Amino acid sequence: MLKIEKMHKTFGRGTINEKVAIDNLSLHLEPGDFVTVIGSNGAGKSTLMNCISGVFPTDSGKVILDGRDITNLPEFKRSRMIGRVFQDPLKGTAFDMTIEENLSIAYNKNHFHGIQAGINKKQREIFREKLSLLGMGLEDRMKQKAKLLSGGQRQALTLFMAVMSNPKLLLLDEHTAALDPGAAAKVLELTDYFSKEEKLCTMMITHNMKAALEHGNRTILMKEGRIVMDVSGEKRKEMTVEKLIEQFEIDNDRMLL
Ligand SMILES: Nc1ncnc2c1ncn2[C@@H]1O[C@H](COP(=O)(O)OP(=O)(O)OP(=O)(O)O)[C@@H](O)[C@H]1O
Repeated sequence: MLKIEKMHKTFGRGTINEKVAIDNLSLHLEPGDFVTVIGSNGAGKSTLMNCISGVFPTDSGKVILDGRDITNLPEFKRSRMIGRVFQDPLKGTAFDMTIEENLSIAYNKNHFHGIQAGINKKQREIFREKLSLLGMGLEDRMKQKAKLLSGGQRQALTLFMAVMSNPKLLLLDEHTAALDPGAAAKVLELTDYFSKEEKLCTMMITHNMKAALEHGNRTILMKEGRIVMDVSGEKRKEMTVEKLIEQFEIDNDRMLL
């Protein structure tokens, strides 16, 4: 589903701040793969997602999504195929719009071309039914503004909106890091549910190494812009947080055990 071929990204080339953030990185993801991405601060995790989603151009290499070469496609066009959820719960929703208006934006993104006026009865029913899957009672609050939701509820809604637009790839950049433990667990549970139910190709950056090994079907560890570990199947089942620290000398104040 996603093929990254020999991606390279250097910031500040030719200056004293020159930094190789992605170093000749290749990665292939199958449809339905849910890959967790770990690594110390500055390892290149967010840059990788930024280069996949077109926030930054790459110096060289290719990004192929579902058979289409998107390397030179602008970010706004890639966003039709790539859903992204960030750490900050305030980023993903329009705070002064209602829950159903927010959902309508996500829904219309891939169901219609052009602007749709209002929300019709059928759409409202779809939103209601789908929102009930979150188990947060949001289906009874559809006319409330998003700003009234808690951080966890907003992040669940953001995740849901990202999935609703039917992306080929879902990028989660520490999307539970700013939530309290209960809300983080709930959003992770929903992440598992959506990736399985929708057979979504998913990449999730996390500083929680335990969560990285427990969620998804594959874990990659980045160091200095390269993938230094890529485990799945039996190898992954045998991997523990202790082994990770021992084998890969992970030093990171933010890394959670
Ligand atoms: N826009 C930018 N301009 C200059 N340098 C950048 C930019 N974005 C990232 N970098 C640098 O590229 C390197 C990789 O950064 P990146 O944010 O991808 O790391 P990360 O693994 O996501 O780290 P963290 O876990 O701290 O978020 C770092 O040295 C960072 O300072």
